Amino acid sequence: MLILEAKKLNKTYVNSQGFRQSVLQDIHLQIWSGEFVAIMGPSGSGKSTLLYSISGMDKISSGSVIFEGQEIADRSEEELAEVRLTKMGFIFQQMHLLKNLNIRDNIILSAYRAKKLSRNTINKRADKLMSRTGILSLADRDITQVSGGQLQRAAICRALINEPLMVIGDEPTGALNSKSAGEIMEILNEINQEGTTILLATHDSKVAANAERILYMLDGKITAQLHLGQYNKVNGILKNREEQIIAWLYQLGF
Ligand SMILES: Nc1ncnc2c1ncn2[C@@H]1O[C@H](COP(=O)(O)OP(=O)(O)OP(=O)(O)O)[C@@H](O)[C@H]1O
Repeated sequence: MLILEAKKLNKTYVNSQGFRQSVLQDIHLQIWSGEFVAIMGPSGSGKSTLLYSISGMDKISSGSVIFEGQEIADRSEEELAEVRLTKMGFIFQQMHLLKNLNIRDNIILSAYRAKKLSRNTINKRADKLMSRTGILSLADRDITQVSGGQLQRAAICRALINEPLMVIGDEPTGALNSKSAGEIMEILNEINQEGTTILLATHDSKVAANAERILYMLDGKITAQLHLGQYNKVNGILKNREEQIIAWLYQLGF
């Protein structure tokens, strides 16, 4: 089943001098429920804009984005906010954690806003996520008292607290060293195996090696894709997949 489909998606920015810059051009994208897809491509090719556009955070200039069978543009702002809160989990470059809340409260806030679970269930879920990502002992710390990597783990917990259907990430391991990045990717792999769809933009072929399909963006278009098949921790060797990606990117001139 398709969870997300973009058809003829275009996004144009107009700068202060009135110049138009076409950032996404006739994008066709299909993401199947349960898939793990990575988007790669040069800086400025439109990866982040695509993620913002398909989640309805950025208005598209033309075309269509369908999430769970319904056109994003047909939803009201409130409906869209509800979809983003309960069905999508975001791990973005600007993590937008709130400065006046501690780590735990940042993580549980969106679960309270969703009003679907009891306080007890939310706290248990948050504890489990923090424990899984290794930040449980930091739960009561202010967000100014932890490292960038720990903050990123908190952002990941926050993205997962409402058990979204789909996790959308923009360089989700960007602030982490390679060991921590590997641990986060293991968690994302686990939730993917539990059925959560994952779509990530990344420059890191180690991160992309976890995905079953990789899309290449260039100048606002998806110009190539690589099918790696699902990564199976037992049989799969991440290093081989990473080498396959590096060779593919090299062929593409990246
Ligand atoms: N709000 C904006 N107004 C005008 N132009 C923008 C805006 N946001 C992004 N752009 C432009 O759109 C293009 C695509 O940017 P985008 O951030 O999507 O690229 P990216 O592939 O995610 O890059 P990176 O890998 O560096 O994060 C760039 O040329 C950028 O300058």
